[in-house]
Amino acid sequence: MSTRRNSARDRARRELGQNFLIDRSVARHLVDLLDPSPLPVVELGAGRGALTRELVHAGRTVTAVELDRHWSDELRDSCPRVSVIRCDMLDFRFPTAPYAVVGNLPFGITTAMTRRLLGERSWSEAMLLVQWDVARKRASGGSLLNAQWAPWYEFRLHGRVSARSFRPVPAVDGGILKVQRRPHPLMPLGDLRRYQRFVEAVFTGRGRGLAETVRNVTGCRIRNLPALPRDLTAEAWTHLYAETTCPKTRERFGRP
Ligand SMILES: C[S@@+](CC[C@H](N)C(=O)[O-])C[C@H]1O[C@@H](n2cnc3c(N)ncnc32)[C@H](O)[C@@H]1O
Repeated sequence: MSTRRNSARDRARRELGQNFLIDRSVARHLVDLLDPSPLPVVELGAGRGALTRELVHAGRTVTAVELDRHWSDELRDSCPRVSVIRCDMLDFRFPTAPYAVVGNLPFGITTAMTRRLLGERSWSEAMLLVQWDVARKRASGGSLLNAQWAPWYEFRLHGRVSARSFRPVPAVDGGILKVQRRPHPLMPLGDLRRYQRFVEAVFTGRGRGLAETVRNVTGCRIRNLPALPRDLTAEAWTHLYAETTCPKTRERFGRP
């Protein structure tokens, strides 16, 4: 390969977060964690196909999304049964029929892609390989993003993946995060936007402790609240939303 092509590859590697999985047992484990089902899989950022091949091996029908032409072309050649779509995963038009999602996400767009995914309606579960800290934070449930989606999704951590399982070796370990759509959501989807504005207002509102913040934001006095928004479980957020129906809340959040 010429020096110029080498440096173009190096640039793609950096800019597209190309830390390829080289440990086959991790790829197999991640695919095994999917619920046994015949659902097709959308793979985000397929790269050299480490996960793609395990998915095909497990009998799944795979649509592989990959932005880098070099790797999308390679994958088309090496996995003819896979439908390879060369595009930015942030712009990918997800199927309307049910499917599952798998992805070793590029570090730079993990949060943007997670946000995008959570807004999609037709997938049942997503197995994501992300930075260890991100996986841990999502699974512990204490962030604004989690709280905004907790009535509709469950987030679970399924182990740590050593940085040595990737090439080039990244600065930090990875973590396997499973996001599952709740079969029985804690809140109707019609409340999504109002609820999310409410959660953001509570997370960013002023007050010494959660009870005071809730009073400032909603005008309602709620008893027995924990100290901080991050201490609320999905069920507790749902109750809090249901309980705060004072006139100020109705006005501010357009509550019926
Ligand atoms: C961490 S690598 C994972 C590759 C492969 N799935 C694996 O596990 O070895 C991330 C992959 O996402 C691709 N990628 C980066 N940004 C992308 C984007 N915006 N849209 C689609 N693919 C992207 C990269 O080219 C790279 O192949």
